[in-house]
Amino acid sequence: MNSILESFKSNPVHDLNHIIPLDFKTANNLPDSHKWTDHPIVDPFTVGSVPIIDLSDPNAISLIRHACEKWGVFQVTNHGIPLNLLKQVELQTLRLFSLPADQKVSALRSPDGITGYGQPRISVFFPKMMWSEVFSMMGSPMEHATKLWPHQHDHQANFCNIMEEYQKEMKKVSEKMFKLMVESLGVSLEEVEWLKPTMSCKDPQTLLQLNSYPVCPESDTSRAMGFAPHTDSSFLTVLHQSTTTSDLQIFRDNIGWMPVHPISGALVVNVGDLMHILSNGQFNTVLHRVLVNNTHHRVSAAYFYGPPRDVKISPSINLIDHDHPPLFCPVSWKELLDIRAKHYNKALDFFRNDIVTAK
Ligand SMILES: C=C1C[C@]23C[C@H]1CC[C@H]2[C@@]12CCC[C@@](C)(C(=O)O1)[C@H]2[C@@H]3C(=O)O
Ligand SMILES: O=C(O)CCC(=O)C(=O)O
Ligand SMILES: [Fe+2]
Repeated sequence: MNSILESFKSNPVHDLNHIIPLDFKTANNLPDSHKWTDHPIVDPFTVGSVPIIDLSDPNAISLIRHACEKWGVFQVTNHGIPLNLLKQVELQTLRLFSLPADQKVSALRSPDGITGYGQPRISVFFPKMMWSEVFSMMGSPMEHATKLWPHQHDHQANFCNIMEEYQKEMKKVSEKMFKLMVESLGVSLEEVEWLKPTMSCKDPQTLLQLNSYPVCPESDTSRAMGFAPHTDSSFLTVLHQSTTTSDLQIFRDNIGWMPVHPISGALVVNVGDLMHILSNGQFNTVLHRVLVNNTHHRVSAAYFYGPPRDVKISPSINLIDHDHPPLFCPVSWKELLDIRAKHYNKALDFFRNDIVTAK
């Protein structure tokens, strides 16, 4: 069993209300259960924008380093993923989430499971529900596809083929981005044990999650939340967002929330908690959230890329000296997820060497 699944097994979601999404098709107003009260308003005057990096640029490595340090997020172009595949993924995602509610619920994620249809996992940490639904996959989604389209073998096969192809491509870009990030820190790839060919049995652990934000019936959309603020726990996350609206936002210290405007064909790369640890705090794990709108059904596909099972991540030895002591102790993805399941966005503090926290 992989360690992400293991962590989910030991931290089940007890309340089905936090798994089954609202039937968005029949909702003609924003129910109280989905009305957020303390929802900070966006400052429309923030300046600057998320860096856009052309991977064929000879300076790509130093641009990546700067983006990871200052932003914790960037958009990449010339990443090698065929545009047509991105379009197909988007179409299949829209098709899936446009199914009747009961059909989607037949592929529901189990309380201690990781794959299938449901609300975002972080739902349990908030008193209000999010205006979104997700579908998660690890490898072939066939088991769920047969439930989603019980009588349409063509749909099952199409969906699975496209999602499997996408996971293969995402694995390649993620690995490329991971290597570029590590190199940009001045860390030799030799140092990353599990990347060595002799360790090829040690595969990175990954998850593909399709996200859907249906059109919100309330005109004051600031009362709803698409995806509540969080950081990703992975090394990095590669995100494809539909170009309809700019609802994804990142938080910047001393500035506030800023939009990540979609660029056709570009992919968004988020730095996650484990990369923050590996870089000894040099790279910023980016806090992000998603708002909703009342004109377009927005979809996205997030690919979480993390270390193999049982591999402990610690600040790279190359980044540590007398003046730069290790900020974190070694931690596996499972250990981080276990603490996140209880302490959410405070989890990183539990692994900091300079903060003593009661565990
Ligand atoms: C591979 C991953 C990454 C997970 C945990 C596990 C499976 C589900 C992923 C997400 C997806 C949505 C945001 C997040 C914050 C969430 O709650 O579930 C992610 C989380 C994390 O980054 O920790
Ligand atoms: O939909 C998006 O743009 C972001 C989703 C997200 O943050 C996630 O899946 O972790
Ligand atoms: Fe995220």
